[in-house]
Amino acid sequence: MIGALNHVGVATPSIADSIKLYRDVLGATKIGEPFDLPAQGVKVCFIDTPTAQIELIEPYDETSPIVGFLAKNPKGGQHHICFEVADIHAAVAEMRAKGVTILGTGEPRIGAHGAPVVFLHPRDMGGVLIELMETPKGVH
Ligand SMILES: CC[C@H](C(=O)O)C(=O)SCCNC(=O)CCNC(=O)[C@H](O)C(C)(C)COP(=O)(O)OP(=O)(O)OC[C@H]1O[C@@H](n2cnc3c(N)ncnc32)[C@H](O)[C@@H]1OP(=O)(O)O
Ligand SMILES: [Co+2]
Repeated sequence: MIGALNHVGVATPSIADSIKLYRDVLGATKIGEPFDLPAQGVKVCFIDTPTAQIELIEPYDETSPIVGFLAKNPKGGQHHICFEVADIHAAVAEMRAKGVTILGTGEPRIGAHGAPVVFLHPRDMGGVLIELMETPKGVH
């Protein structure tokens, strides 16, 4: 079911500071413009690598779903990993049939790439927050 690793989500208290780290220390060259995603409670900035992206995420406001994570990890940290799937609804049905908890309402929502996503509960995923994202049409 899972396809390409699309991105690694990295929570940070400051996208601006994280951009300096990835650009000036790690030499990243393809750094997107940060943008707000209030519907998902985050500010986002994608950093491209040859095979996948780093998704820097900062709380949009105090109701952000990553506020709890940053309270436990004030300097930020690796937050989730996102795999692509061909059909998000089929993936949700398969996960539910296997007893995996889909977070939130359980229904796909539009994510930072403009494609539908769901999140699988870490307790069912070996302690890793997994995001599934439907491969945008016309890609690969
Ligand atoms: C969608 C836009 C964008 C995109 O790519 O398109 C993004 O990826 S935005 C990413 C931010 N959005 C989300 O993460 C949505 C899904 N996340 C959630 O619903 C919450 O963050 C949740 C439920 C995973 C955790 O919420 P919270 O931290 O408030 O609750 P707890 O502290 O009670 O945590 C419960 C339990 O889960 C463990 N946990 C929390 N976060 C993580 C994590 N990132 N990785 C692994 N485990 C995590 C936490 O330690 C608790 O474990 P327990 O054993 O019960 O103590
Ligand atoms: Co993500």
